[in-house]
Amino acid sequence: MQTLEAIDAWQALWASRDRLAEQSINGLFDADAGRFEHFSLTAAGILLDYSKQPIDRQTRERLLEVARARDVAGQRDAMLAGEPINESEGRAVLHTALRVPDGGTGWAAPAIAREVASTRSRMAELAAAIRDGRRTGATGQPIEHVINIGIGGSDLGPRLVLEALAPLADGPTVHFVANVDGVEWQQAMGQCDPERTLVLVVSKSFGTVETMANAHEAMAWLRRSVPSEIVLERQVLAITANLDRVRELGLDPELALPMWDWVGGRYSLWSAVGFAIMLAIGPTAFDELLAGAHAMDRHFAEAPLESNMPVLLGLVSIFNGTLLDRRSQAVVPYTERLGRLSAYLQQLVMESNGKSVDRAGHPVSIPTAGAIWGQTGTPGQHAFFQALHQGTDVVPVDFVGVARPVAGERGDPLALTANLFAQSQALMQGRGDADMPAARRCPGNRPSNTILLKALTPATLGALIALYEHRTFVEAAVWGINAFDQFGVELGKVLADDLKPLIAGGQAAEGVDGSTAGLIARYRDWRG
Ligand SMILES: O=P(O)(O)OC[C@H]1O[C@](O)(CO)[C@@H](O)[C@@H]1O
Repeated sequence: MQTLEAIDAWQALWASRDRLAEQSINGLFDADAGRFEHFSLTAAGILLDYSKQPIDRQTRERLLEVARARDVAGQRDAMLAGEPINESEGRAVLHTALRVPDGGTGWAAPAIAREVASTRSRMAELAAAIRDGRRTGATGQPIEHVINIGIGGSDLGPRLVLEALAPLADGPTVHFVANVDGVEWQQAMGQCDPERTLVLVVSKSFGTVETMANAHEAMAWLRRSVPSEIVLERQVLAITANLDRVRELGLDPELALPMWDWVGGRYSLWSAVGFAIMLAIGPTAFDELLAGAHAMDRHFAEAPLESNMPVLLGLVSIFNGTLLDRRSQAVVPYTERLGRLSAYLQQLVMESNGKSVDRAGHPVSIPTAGAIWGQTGTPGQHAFFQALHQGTDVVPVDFVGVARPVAGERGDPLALTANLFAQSQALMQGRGDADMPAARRCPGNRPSNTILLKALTPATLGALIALYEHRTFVEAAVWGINAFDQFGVELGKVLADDLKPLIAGGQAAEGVDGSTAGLIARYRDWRG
């Protein structure tokens, strides 16, 4: 496969970087009356409008040529076929297999498909029994609360989905505990009757310090508050790929729900990691979530590159980030229901693609993932949008909107949508009458995508998340990096283990750098 730099189309794009940065987006609309049709597409209930990017047909063709030369389609097919594309860990990457409808074949080895199907039906049976009160807590009380203990991928996906689909929730109330500072745990404990609470300990590794500390707290709370010998058996459920550690924690591995090493944590909400979702909205709605993601998977697998939404979204992101050096991206959903989207995408994008060596271990020659951040609109408009409109950095924005309001929700959908469309328009058009004071002028020509969902349903939400997963994959495929390991997060964990006794102990913190030693001393002093 050609390196990026050796590809003619990339060289041509690189040589015209300055011109592309200056390319007038308004001018592109003037030159092409059908630009919206030519630079937008719909798949799985989602419209992507990328016409407000400084990309003309030639630039798009060059970007597609780069995708072809980097064999994005071949890399995608290798992932879907279960080849061990996570080479540094020798693992397949098969979150797409989790979303194949029951009975569907051809997307994963039969053994994997069987495991997925049997786990899904175990989850569905258990969730149904808990939801209708057949399966109770240890003292016979119905389960009314669920505490999901997990962090990173074992937290963000279920949280995002449950916040988004809260109007559909008709099962137990779900509380999330991720941090080890005790705040979320105290809040959850304060709202839950222990005899009516199920604790989910969700951790692929079952070794994550925060999760294990919170699990110990929860188990101690249940033991002291529920007068039953079988409280842990009935009210604590482990969800993990590491059954040995379940036993070490004092739980029965036979009762645990499995996940597998071929599912990355940040890609795992579709597995038993999403059990809290299923408990809250029911197995049928959970299946709809999977079906929406699968619809996007099929589109990604089958649509030609030039009309393939994740491919185009990935190429637009590379165009902005790698080519034009616009490395910070904002994502602004116009509904509070998607308020968790930017936090979710931070893990998905930055943990996957925040890499500086390629698959062969050589330093990359181009910038990979920058920062992705955001907040909901309209509140974000009254916070950081000033910088988007007039700041010195050009920040590409993904606007995410929903056409049909959620049934029963009040508010002013027209005002919301008018703001959504007006912001991308303002970023593009700018404002600059010659007699206007400079402080009031907006330079305009600032790029954005608009992603419009027909409605916020389990299916469109599943499709939206899958869209961003595959966009992340496309970028990694073009850059030649492995999106599925995350060794960078390990060093801090190791150092934290080393520092704990130094912070706790009375002895001088020797063998650490001056700053850390100073911080430890001041911390001890102030802590008293
Ligand atoms: O599910 P686990 O093993 O507890 O890991 C939690 C999270 O920790 C990380 O390893 C690093 O932050 C993530 O990749 C993962 O989602």
